[in-house]
Amino acid sequence: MSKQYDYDVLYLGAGHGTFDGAIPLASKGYHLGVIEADKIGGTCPNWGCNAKIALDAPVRTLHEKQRLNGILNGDLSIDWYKNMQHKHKIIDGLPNAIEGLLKHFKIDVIKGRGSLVDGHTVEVNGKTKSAKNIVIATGLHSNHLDIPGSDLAHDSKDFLALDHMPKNLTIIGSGYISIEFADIANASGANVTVLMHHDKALRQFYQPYVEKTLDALSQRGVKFIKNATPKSFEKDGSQLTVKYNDDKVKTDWILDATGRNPNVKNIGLDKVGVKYDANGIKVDDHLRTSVDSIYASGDVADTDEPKLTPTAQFQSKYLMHLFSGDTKDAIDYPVIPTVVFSSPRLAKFGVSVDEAKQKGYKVVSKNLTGDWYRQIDKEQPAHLTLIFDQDKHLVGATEVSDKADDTIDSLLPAAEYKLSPAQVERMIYLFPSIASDVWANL
Ligand SMILES: Cc1cc2nc3c(=O)[nH]c(=O)nc-3n(C[C@H](O)[C@H](O)[C@H](O)COP(=O)(O)OP(=O)(O)OC[C@H]3O[C@@H](n4cnc5c(N)ncnc54)[C@H](O)[C@@H]3O)c2cc1C
Ligand SMILES: NC(=O)c1ccc[n+]([C@@H]2O[C@H](COP(=O)([O-])OP(=O)(O)OC[C@H]3O[C@@H](n4cnc5c(N)ncnc54)[C@H](O)[C@@H]3O)[C@@H](O)[C@H]2O)c1
Repeated sequence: MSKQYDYDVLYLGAGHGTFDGAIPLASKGYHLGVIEADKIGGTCPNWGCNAKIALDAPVRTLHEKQRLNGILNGDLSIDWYKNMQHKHKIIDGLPNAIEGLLKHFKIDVIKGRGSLVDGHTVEVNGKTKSAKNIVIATGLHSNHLDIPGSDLAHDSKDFLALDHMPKNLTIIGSGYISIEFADIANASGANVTVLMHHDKALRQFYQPYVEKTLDALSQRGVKFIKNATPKSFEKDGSQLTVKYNDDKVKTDWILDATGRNPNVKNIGLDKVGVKYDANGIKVDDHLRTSVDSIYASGDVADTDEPKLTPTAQFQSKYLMHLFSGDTKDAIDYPVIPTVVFSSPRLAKFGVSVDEAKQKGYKVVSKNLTGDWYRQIDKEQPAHLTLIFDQDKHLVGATEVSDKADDTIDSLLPAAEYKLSPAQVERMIYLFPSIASDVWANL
């Protein structure tokens, strides 16, 4: 370790942008500190991916039961309170587990809000800590609409801690959080209204497939109102009103799901000259900020990659390799998939259908509902689009179906390693299985 500083590397934030790389870096003998203002583990385990997918498990089962109605008999319903208790049981221990792991590798865990003092120094709890390099991995926070009554609205953290599902729930926005939570709330018995800012939802996904997900949600009772600009939230007793355009909707609970903004305020960026804007902290292709000794990782870094856990993990591991001298190369991202955990799920990676058309790539679209394997549990809808370059390599895929997360995941090696048709043919999968089913399309 450098004698000049307290640490080799000091991390601000203890989410995936930090710990996936910090742990292997510490195991190589580097002396590290991690400063966390809230729960160790950050958004994903506590208020994001893990918490959400725990609540989604019975939703998935309920939808499967609905598809198999008549074969499977009896009524199923979700007990929200028990579902939430179950979530607490499996999620609440994660911060301690991750902290235990950090400490096991002799990483100093400092609880408090850190702020940069200079290129090598952070102030936390009135003390200063120094490091050869600093990594800012402070993540994002929920956007709060700047309209009258905005305090009456809740964010995704509140939803993921709801003890009782409200009877009527109104969601503002139609991105990832809106569509996933609309699905969970609807399956759990709420009347859900989604106010879409435009006439399209999930605009980064293939729109014909997004429409299929929205159709499924509409058929189950979710109400979508297009081109709705929220004007105010008002309260009369326990009744809330969302005013939008020249109309209004009465509701019991409002979820503001209008996006997430980088945590760049009050961490000393201006003081030390780290450049940032509304998209996050500016970094070069080595994740280095405008100050040489300071790097940024995870959601707070302004990169072209999707702001997801796998991106944060990859970046923090890249920094581990950079700091330990394993590499001097620029970060080279693999194919990063993404999924909306609705029912049906929407998943994709790589080249989009629009890009494929511009590049003259081959686009193959399939209605999978006729596949015998999809008929087993009456999957409806189930559509897959595959994109191949001129050399017949798979370069993009998108699917809408209840199994889309698994199918898209299983296709990743074909795209990442540019498998040739002959190599694809050598791949053997368990039969019958969803991987075997989807690879038969290559
Ligand atoms: C509701 C929801 C669902 C999601 N679902 C998925 C999903 O299914 N799949 C997926 O891939 N991604 C999902 N995401 C995104 C995923 O959670 C993030 O991409 C991931 O958590 C980013 O990790 P990070 O370390 O960059 O930031 P974070 O996990 O947000 O960690 C940042 C940490 O920094 C701390 N911090 C901030 N300021 C300071 C300071 N000054 N001093 C000390 N600490 C500070 C914060 O308290 C926080 O703990 C979801 C996000 C949300 C909100
Ligand atoms: N499955 C996953 O991987 C997953 C799930 C949830 C969240 N996330 C992450 O969290 C991020 C945030 O999710 P999100 O759903 O909040 O954001 P988002 O960017 O996906 O969607 C924001 C929505 O709010 C709308 N909106 C923006 N400004 C508005 C305004 N003034 N009035 C009304 N509507 C407005 C947008 O049109 C959009 O529909 C995602 O981008 C993603 O990185 C990922």
